[in-house]
Amino acid sequence: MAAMSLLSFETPERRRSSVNLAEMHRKVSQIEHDEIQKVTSSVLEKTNLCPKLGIICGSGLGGLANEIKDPQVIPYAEIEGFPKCTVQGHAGNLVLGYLSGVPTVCMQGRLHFYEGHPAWLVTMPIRMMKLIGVETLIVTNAAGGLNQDYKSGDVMVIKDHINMVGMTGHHPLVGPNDDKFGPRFPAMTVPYDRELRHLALQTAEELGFSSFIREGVYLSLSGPSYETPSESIFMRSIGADTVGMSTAPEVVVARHAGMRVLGFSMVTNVVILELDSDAIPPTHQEVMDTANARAKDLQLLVKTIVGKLASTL
Ligand SMILES: O=P(O)(O)O[C@H]1O[C@H](CO)[C@@H](O)[C@H]1O
Ligand SMILES: Nc1nc2[nH]cnc2c(=O)[nH]1
Repeated sequence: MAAMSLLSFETPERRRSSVNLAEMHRKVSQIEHDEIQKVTSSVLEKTNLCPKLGIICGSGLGGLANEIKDPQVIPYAEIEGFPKCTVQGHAGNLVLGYLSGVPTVCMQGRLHFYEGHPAWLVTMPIRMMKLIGVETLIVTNAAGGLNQDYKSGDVMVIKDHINMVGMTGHHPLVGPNDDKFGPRFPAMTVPYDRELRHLALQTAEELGFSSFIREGVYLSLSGPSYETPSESIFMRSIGADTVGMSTAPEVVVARHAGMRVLGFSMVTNVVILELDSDAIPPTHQEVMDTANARAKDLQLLVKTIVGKLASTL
């Protein structure tokens, strides 16, 4: 009886639609593959550098790219298939050169889901980096401090993340798995490399940055609205210290491809947990101003860490 009723659901129309779904998946996966190849070829046509390190600059943190020696600046608009940056504080350049002697490719500006790109396209540059030889990735972001002990201008070494945008189904690895990059079911047990985190904290201490260095958990939302107080209370209660609209999807794709990852959250504003608060609400201008004010310290920290890693990369 149960089998009968199941069979009765299998109408020719349904069979056709499941074939169409498979066909659609195949096409989407082919588009992804073609786009990544196109972008990678377009970058390789413009440079002879073989980068070992990749960097992604967060909102207002693009100054890190200016630390790169012998820079070759390629605007995203000149890379075939590369989407434009539409967010203020994200210049939209790929900068290739040497950071502390290490051949590096730096994204001076990132792509965000809220700009209208699907999750796989937001993270496409990570796969391009992998294809051109990058094995270690440093990600930075501007974020709200959910942890009320945090102050604006604090820099948090990311020890873990909550990929909430992924948990709601907008996961960059959804769709047919590309085995060339990594497995169907990648583990995310240690997304942020333990040794690199230790090195970051130790280097921060040596530089005299202990008063504003933290270590904690970053939570990714889709944005673009900032969170309500109740959403913020919820996110804090599940263990998040900072919240933003990027990073976790990039890190998932990097880890899927076997890259080592180090991440920093710049706390640009303290998140309001109180309902009907008279506190000044967050703005993107505040985010950029705070990021700019602390950017030099983060640049020095990253440069020093990379210098220490140089012989191993
Ligand atoms: O994560 P990054 O790109 O640093 O930027 C953060 O700042 C912007 C909001 O002010 C959002 O894009 C948020 O994600
Ligand atoms: N979601 C979110 N993203 C941010 N980016 C910088 N600050 C914030 C914030 O408070 N919330």
